Amino acid sequence: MRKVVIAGNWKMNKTLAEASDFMDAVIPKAPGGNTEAIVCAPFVHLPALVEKAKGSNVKVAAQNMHFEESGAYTGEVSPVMLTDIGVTHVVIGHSERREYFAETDESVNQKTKAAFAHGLTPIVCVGETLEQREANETMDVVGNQVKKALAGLSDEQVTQTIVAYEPIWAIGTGKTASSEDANEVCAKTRKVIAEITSQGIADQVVIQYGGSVKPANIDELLAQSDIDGALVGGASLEPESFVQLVEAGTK
Ligand SMILES: O=C[C@H](O)COP(=O)(O)O
Repeated sequence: MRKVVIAGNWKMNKTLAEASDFMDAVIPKAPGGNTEAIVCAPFVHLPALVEKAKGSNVKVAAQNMHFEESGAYTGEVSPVMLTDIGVTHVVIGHSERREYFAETDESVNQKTKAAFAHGLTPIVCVGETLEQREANETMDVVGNQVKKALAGLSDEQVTQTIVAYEPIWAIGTGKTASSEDANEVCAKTRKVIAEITSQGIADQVVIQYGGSVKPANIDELLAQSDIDGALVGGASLEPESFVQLVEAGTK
């Protein structure tokens, strides 16, 4: 049975005090078991959050990383630095990185491989624009992103990869994809993974949905056959809301 992974992506939000207060409120209520709670925070907060999360059911993720171990890459953070401070997961290829910071399918693949090389679990983001959806290109786009992101990984690494389907037109807009539409893309994404590995491997992959997920709609999304969790932005910023999202994964 696949675990349920609820990840809160804070994006560029919170002071250190707010981040610490968030963890103090969430950690006592994180259920554990088959539901995994992940906080994806800005780099500056990661050491403090990792310290707070020690011994708890909450994992800490970075929101990006470089694929090189070190070098002349001003402003970047390497996988070595993340594992050195105890980070366990890393979001790769978020649509905002693709849009604003020239992230490509090729760099997503390099970063995904580098994550595994350093013992980090990647949360690989894929998703289409509204124009691509309206042109019926969703699965061409998402399928291509998935294939390129996972290229060169071992079967074991594929099973460990978390894929986050985030239709770009649903991010931060309040327009959540219908659970049926979201599940259709997640199911077809699993089919693509089966084509490049095997059905047995694909059936183990955690596929999240992201895009205006909130406590009011997460139950319906998690009830779908091929949605194994959520990557949540706005609704993950408040502790009470994030706890409700994680608790939905235990139902
Ligand atoms: O990483 C999270 C996604 O971008 C979704 O953000 P949102 O929940 O604010 O729509």
